[in-house]
Amino acid sequence: MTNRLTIAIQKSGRLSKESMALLNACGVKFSINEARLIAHSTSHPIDLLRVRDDDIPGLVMDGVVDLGLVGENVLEEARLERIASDTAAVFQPLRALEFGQCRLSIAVPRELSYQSQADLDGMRIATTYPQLLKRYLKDNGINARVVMLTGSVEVAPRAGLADAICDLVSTGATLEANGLVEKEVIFRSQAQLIQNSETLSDEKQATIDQLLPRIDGVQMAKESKYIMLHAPKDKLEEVVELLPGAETPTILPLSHTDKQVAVHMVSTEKLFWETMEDLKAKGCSSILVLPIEKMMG
Ligand SMILES: Nc1ncnc2c1ncn2[C@@H]1O[C@H](COP(=O)(O)OP(=O)(O)OP(=O)(O)O)[C@@H](O)[C@H]1O
Ligand SMILES: O=P(O)(O)OC[C@H]1O[C@H](OP(=O)(O)OP(=O)(O)O)[C@H](O)[C@@H]1O
Ligand SMILES: [Mg+2]
Repeated sequence: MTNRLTIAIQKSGRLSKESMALLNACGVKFSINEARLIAHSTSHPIDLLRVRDDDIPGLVMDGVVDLGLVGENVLEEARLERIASDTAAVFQPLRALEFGQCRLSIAVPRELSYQSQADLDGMRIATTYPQLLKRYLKDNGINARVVMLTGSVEVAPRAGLADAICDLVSTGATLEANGLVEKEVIFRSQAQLIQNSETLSDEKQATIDQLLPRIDGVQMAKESKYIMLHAPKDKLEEVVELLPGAETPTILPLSHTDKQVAVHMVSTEKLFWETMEDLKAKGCSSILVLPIEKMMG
């Protein structure tokens, strides 16, 4: 058995670019041949398996790969599907990742009058996520028919295949373009890193132990900014208070004046233009907000 860690990621789709970008940012390098299913890392004992996202939960749960990077919607659907068919459905969630954010929602044609959930009673609802939809219907005591479609769910009402749909929504542009209106959000999702539930070899575990803090570092850095500014000495406390999620600032003297000091700090939250304007109003100048590439505690 090889001691190279295997990770399944989506070959081509909404999660592919960011999955690769995350691994790259962690220093894991690959040379991808688009035609190949497997890609070997040139920097780490890691092999990538590039597959359809629907296959990722099963590959991890069955131990075909060690880790998988997949949307929680696909993961939960697969877990419920396996439970329904008495198949083992265990895995270890490792990290929620900050991409692939979307929601699974029920939408109805614009012209349909819809007051409440109860209006779904008796409807045919088209979806690619029958398990998640059935769970929602059961939990809410709704008696509707689930129509399973593997793609183009948004055209089902127009095609006369269903009265409503249950599909992924992000900006809402797809619904809008198809004359549909979002009515009920039934599941919120983002990408997740998951691991097979069996204990791994020491070598593979060591690779994961190196990878996880790097993922945390990349995710933390994404949110964080390095802020530099000149602040009036007598307003220092108020200035620091304005900065969101700021850790202890570094205060440095300025050579040309003793009325102002330089303030350097890492802010772990987004800094809005409004805050910059408030800082300026307090007498701050030379305000710089810089992105941070990597972080380690
Ligand atoms: N509009 C969106 N915005 C953000 N994330 C999304 C969006 N649509 C889907 N996702 C997330 O990305 C995952 C993959 O979406 P994609 O549309 O690429 O899937 P697919 O067509 O099923 O791909 P595959 O060919 O791999 O089966 C979804 O399961 C979901 O977690
Ligand atoms: O609310 P929106 O921002 O419009 O996003 C929602 C759409 O995005 C996804 O499809 P995708 O574009 O990935 O294409 P596919 O499902 O047809 O592959 C999803 O299946 C929806 O159709
Ligand atoms: Mg898919």
